[in-house]
Amino acid sequence: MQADRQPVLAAEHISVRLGDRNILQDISFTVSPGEFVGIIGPNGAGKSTLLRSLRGLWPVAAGAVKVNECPVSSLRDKQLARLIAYLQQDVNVTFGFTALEVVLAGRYPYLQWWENEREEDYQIAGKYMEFTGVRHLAGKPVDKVSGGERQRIFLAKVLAQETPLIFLDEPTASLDLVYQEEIFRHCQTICRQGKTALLVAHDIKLAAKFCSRLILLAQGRVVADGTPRQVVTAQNLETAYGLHSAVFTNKVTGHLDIHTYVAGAGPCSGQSVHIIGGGGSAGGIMRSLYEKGCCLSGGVFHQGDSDTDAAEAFQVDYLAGPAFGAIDERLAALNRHKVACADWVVLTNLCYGQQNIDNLAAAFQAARLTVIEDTAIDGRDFTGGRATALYRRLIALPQVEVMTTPEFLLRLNKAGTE
Ligand SMILES: Nc1ncnc2c1ncn2[C@@H]1O[C@H](COP(=O)(O)OP(=O)(O)OP(=O)(O)O)[C@@H](O)[C@H]1O
Repeated sequence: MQADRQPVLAAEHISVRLGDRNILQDISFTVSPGEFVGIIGPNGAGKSTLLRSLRGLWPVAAGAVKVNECPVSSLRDKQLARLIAYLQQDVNVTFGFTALEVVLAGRYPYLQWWENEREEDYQIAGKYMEFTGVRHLAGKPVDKVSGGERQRIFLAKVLAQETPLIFLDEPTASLDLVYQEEIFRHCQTICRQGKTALLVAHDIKLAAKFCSRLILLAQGRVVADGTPRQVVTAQNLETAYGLHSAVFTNKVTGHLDIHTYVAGAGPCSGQSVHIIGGGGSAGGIMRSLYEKGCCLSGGVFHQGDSDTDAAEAFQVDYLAGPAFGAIDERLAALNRHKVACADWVVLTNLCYGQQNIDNLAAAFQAARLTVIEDTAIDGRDFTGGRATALYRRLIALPQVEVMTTPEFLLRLNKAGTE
């Protein structure tokens, strides 16, 4: 990602070796002030090693790390502690220390070893304890608070260090959803106020929701670096995690969502299937066929229909007519063409009105047709009997088989698509 402003942090072709292994290889990126960067990737990808190296705790075998253009290797410990606050993965909770004492420890870069904390340090500690909602715990020993409270105390400590850069290594591990979101939200807030945060996370959806940028690592290399939508793609997740997924925008939340599945084949590697559906009747069928690696087309759906959302999630090349509008001649011709070209056509358990009856007529073009019948046709016919008559003619054809959705899914799982 290109920095608009002078980068606060730069990794320049860094490589890290531990023992005889290359843990990080040729990693380069810059981070600008105000960015909230999520570092994601599978176990062992090198995320923690990257943070440690950026903080100057692991020496780099090649390349350089710079903060405000100054090599980290040339900075003394206290200078670095005024630039980067770092919350490590497994913080050892020292028994007996109160929450306030832990947060005050964040002020050490500003004190000489003989100095006690000043009034100003108490005010700063109090301010960040207020911000992370733990001020009421000031006098409580940290080994006697909940996991979520402890993480917020340590976040306050990191903030009390008042550094331009903040590194957090899995700060949300073992927290419930409320606390996880809180930590992300606090980080988002401080970055909007001008700080820069790098946070290692395993929850990709949360990271995508809150971070302004994601860096995806796998096997010690950067697989992708950019906005959450650029980084969280089915292709990148497969490269990094070896995972089959569909990535889509959840229409209810507006956020990225990920559907994962186990599959023998990648998307679009199997036979071509055209799904005639609408009114939400095709979503589950599309998902199942997508997971089997079929190359999917669909239609004619109507705009605003949930089948169009499913089609987008599962990369279906679909036709959509206007909401509540009739299928016009152009769409009807396109639909018939797709039906005729597909290896296999599935007609879902949809309702028929005057506006979509052409979907039923188009099914006659199929060389091989599966008709899903979960409910009787007369209950789905809003054309005054026309659809029922057509449907009965259709299912009498030799190339047509009729089954329920559960039967269809069972068949698909047993036999694959061949
Ligand atoms: N001290 C060490 N000595 C040798 N190898 C190490 C050391 N620490 C980590 N490694 C190895 O380096 C690789 C990267 O580890 P790292 O902890 O950075 O991965 P990670 O992406 O943070 O993993 P996780 O998600 O499991 O926390 C792993 O293969 C790990 O076994």
